[in-house]
Amino acid sequence: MASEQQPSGNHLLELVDIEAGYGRAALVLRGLTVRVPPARVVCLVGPNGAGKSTVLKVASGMLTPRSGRILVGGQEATRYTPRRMLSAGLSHVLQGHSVFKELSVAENVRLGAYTVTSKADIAERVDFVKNLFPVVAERWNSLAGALSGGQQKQVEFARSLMVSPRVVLLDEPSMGLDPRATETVFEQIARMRSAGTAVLLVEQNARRALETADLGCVLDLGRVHISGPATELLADPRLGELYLGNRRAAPHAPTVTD
Ligand SMILES: Nc1ncnc2c1ncn2[C@@H]1O[C@H](COP(=O)(O)OP(=O)(O)OP(=O)(O)O)[C@@H](O)[C@H]1O
Repeated sequence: MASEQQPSGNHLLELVDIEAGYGRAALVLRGLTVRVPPARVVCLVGPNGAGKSTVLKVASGMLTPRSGRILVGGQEATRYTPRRMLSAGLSHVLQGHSVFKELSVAENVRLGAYTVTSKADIAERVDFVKNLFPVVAERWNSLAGALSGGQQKQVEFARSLMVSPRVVLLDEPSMGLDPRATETVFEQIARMRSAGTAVLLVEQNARRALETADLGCVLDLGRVHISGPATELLADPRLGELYLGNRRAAPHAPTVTD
């Protein structure tokens, strides 16, 4: 059986034994291994500063690891630039809002296709994302700045899918959204998976993210502390109190019969 630190070959994205940090500062990721299978949602949860966003930066080529390996579709991609990672099939939706508010929804979405040269391919992808995100189709000619935060997030998702990525990296997609918009965002993530796209998701909203995800990894101090099927993590008492807001019953909690 392949060890944890060996490339497995059955995954779209593999980050194996990664060490990474910023400049001369101390390491942020300290031997982290994360794997994303085809058409699955993998969710990274953990405390502030654990290194979740840094994992996505390494995966998209924004930050070169000091050691370890990155494989995309089983191919070596460790020192790829962001442009080459995009061409290899990894699309990164950054934290916060990144739509160009003074451009139309159509212009924002088409910007995602800047590496695609075939007009026929672009037209086919436009149909695909309009079908996947009804709001994008309905507001196609509106100024992006006139859309709500949740609607703008869907424009970002649509833009990220214009290159037909194999894996979409989503950094805190529900940040700053109200509960209803948050719910829509998680529904759209599930729809991306149904359409065949794998997702590596970083979320503060750990419970809702794990409810959507197939697999989860709990990061702590730059390593994967606990990992497994998302349903198992949701039931894991080690996560309950820390990340999921579960309360442990008081030892002598009064009952109705008391
Ligand atoms: N551009 C940067 N330059 C220097 N240090 C950074 C940079 N970005 C992040 N860090 C540091 O790396 C560590 C991990 O940050 P990261 O954003 O990956 O954590 P996170 O788990 O995503 O946290 P949060 O949940 O708060 O977003 C933190 O100590 C942070 O200060």
